[in-house]
Amino acid sequence: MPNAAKLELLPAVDVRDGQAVRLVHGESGSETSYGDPLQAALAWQRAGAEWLHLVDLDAAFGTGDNRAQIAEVARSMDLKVELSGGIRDDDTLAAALATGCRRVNLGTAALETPEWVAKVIAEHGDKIAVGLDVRGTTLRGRGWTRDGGDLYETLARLDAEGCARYVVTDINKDGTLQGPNVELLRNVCAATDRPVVASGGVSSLDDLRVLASLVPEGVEGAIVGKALYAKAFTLEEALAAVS
Ligand SMILES: O=C(O)c1ccccc1NCC(=O)[C@H](O)[C@H](O)COP(=O)(O)O
Repeated sequence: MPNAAKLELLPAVDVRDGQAVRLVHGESGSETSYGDPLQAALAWQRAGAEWLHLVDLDAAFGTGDNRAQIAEVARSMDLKVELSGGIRDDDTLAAALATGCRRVNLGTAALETPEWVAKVIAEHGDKIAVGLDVRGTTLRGRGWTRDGGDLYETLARLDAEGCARYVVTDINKDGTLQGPNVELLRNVCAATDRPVVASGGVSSLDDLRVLASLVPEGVEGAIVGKALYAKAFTLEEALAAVS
């Protein structure tokens, strides 16, 4: 019998002003710094990660970018990279894809330039994921600072346009170590037949086991940031917990 699909884990490296950081609720100014992003990414790779979730926070917030450094990290990895932050037009998409990343995550663009997003979904297929970053059921764009419409209306539109996958973040949970929003994830999975990557709030191996139990409902993966940097558990332990 084939093995049941296991939850994919994506350790996060969020880059602000050249440093690997974690924010609380994604708020600019709430950074805790964890040093060199390349060293952080290499540490997750050595620990057995198959994926890396790599975010340019300055590009997301519109406070500059870390494009050269992000490209260096992505190119140095043997694992699969999901790239996020400030990818909003042909130029930023081309630069992101040129790093050799496996897929990119579009956020603000899906809210503000839906025609462009429909076009690039048609062109690039599953290299494009859309980040659905929400407070309640209201989407947030521009580094999570501006309201961007209703979650389920946007999801229905993106489904119709052929979006391959969603990265779903409850901003109220992000960076807080309070556990993922399981109800939100189940509701999104019920509303779409596309895979969902859960993001924000993972605090323990039990949280990961709960997310792994949602694989049959459509949760494909889990992004883990703060818990790894705060050493709540090791990546090796996390990978063993969901294997
Ligand atoms: O991904 C983005 O574009 C982004 C934009 C603005 C603020 C934060 C953003 N991403 C944060 C992440 O992807 C986190 O790494 C991830 O949600 C992990 O959260 P946690 O495990 O709670 O630290």
